[in-house]
Amino acid sequence: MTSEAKLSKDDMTVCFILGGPGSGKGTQCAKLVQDFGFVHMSAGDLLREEQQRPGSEYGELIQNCIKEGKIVPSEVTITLLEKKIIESDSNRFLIDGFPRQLDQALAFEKEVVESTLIIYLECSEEVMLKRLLKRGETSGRIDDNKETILKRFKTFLELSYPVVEHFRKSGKVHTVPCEDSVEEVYARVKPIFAELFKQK
Ligand SMILES: Nc1ncnc2c1ncn2[C@@H]1O[C@H](COP(=O)(O)OP(=O)(O)OP(=O)(O)O)[C@@H](O)[C@H]1O
Ligand SMILES: O=c1ccn([C@@H]2O[C@H](COP(=O)(O)O)[C@@H](O)[C@H]2O)c(=O)[nH]1
Ligand SMILES: [Mg+2]
Repeated sequence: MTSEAKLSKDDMTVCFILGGPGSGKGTQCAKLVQDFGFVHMSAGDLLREEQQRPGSEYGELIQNCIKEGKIVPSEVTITLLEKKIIESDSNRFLIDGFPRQLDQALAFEKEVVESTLIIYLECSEEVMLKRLLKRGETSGRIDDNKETILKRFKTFLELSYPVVEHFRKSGKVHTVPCEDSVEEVYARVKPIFAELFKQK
């Protein structure tokens, strides 16, 4: 899976929205899209789409990784993200739930584009578990069950949180406590964007 088109990195803005499973990444991104006109890409959603695409050579691999709370090999996810960016007319992207692992962060920033801003949604496992179990009542996601959720927490702590730590050195990370209501969390997130980007 390789992408032949070339990306122009001029004027391109990429923000990473990071946080544990169920911290509210997708929810906050939806609000940012409304206010700031970014294109939102959830790496997890792109992988689920690819998994369901008839004829995908990665379908089974992706399904197994998601079910086990493991990380899909970087080249698969980066190719999907890059393709979406190339296909889009926009030059402002919110990438949610990626990079998940240090090698992904380094590869994406080298091969695709450097991030401008990183939001880290900070949440306890207790709150995330509650939210995900509730979401699992209707989401149909194969990973919204207690057994997989606990595996996802372990992967997050061991592999994904170090990405946040890595980016902290760059000064681009804004840590946002996110155990309050959606609106209260957004009241913390919005000013960070408002300072850097014009509203729609
Ligand atoms: N601040 C909040 N307070 C209460 N519930 C919330 C809050 N933010 C999100 N939720 C709910 O918690 C669940 C998880 O939120 P969301 O899907 O946005 O998280 P996520 O970080 O994208 O999760 P995942 O990593 O599993 O994709 C959803 O059902 C959402 O409605
Ligand atoms: O960059 C990524 C993003 C996601 N995954 C896999 O997908 C699931 C679900 O991701 P969500 O962000 O919670 O929707 C995740 O547990 C991983 O298995 C990935 O491998 N790489
Ligand atoms: Mg999500």
